[in-house]
Amino acid sequence: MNKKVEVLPDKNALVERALLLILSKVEPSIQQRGRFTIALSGGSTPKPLYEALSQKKLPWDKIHVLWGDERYVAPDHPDSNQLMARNAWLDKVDIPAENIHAMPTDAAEPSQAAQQYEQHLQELFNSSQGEFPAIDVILLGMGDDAHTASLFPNTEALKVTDKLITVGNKDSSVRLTFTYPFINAAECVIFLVSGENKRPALAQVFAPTASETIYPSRLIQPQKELWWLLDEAAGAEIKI
Ligand SMILES: O=C1O[C@H](COP(=O)(O)O)[C@@H](O)[C@H](O)[C@H]1O
Repeated sequence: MNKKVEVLPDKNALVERALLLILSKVEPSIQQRGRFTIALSGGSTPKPLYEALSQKKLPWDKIHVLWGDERYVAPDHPDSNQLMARNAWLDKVDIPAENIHAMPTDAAEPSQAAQQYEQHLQELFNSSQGEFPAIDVILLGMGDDAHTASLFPNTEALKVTDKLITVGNKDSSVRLTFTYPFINAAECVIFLVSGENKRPALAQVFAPTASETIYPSRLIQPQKELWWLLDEAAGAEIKI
């Protein structure tokens, strides 16, 4: 694994760095595989990044957008990760509707929706059950409890290693999430972490040893490229 950690002066610099990094992956991916696939994170941190992407002239017909996790709510619910990305970015560019691969949230049971999205991804990547296709870029955030995507501490989702998608739980609210082996199969994983409240969790995630069950972001060990982009508020105590 090629792991790089950068501490940027502030959130604007963090967003600018993430933008450059993503843009640097678009053309090579299209040249090698005919398209660029990117999985989005939710939460508050990536919104300005999505706004910045909405201003770029990109080959939108060759860009496919997925989500690494989603709250199990309707697509127009204020908590929807899809809604945030559509408002900030996707509704402002000329991306074909069929290139937007939102997680379904309308099945009677969330586990059915997880299975539907898994099948959809198998078709998209022409992969079979048990294979972990490589998304070009997976964006991740990290909560102050060290969760990433919707892989929360001490939850069953952390034990799922034979699927791409599973159900994640945050207290009583239900979500869908990529599993950690699927994330680890990506060509490139980029964490964006901002804010002083993330320092204690980051210290545990970067510690030589700590529990992966309590600090799920430790499970993210991609085979290829891993970037931790931190702003100074989050990363001030991290030794690079
Ligand atoms: O709940 C979520 O939170 C994490 C971190 O969000 P942030 O607001 O601290 O940036 C995010 O990565 C995840 O996608 C989201 O569902």
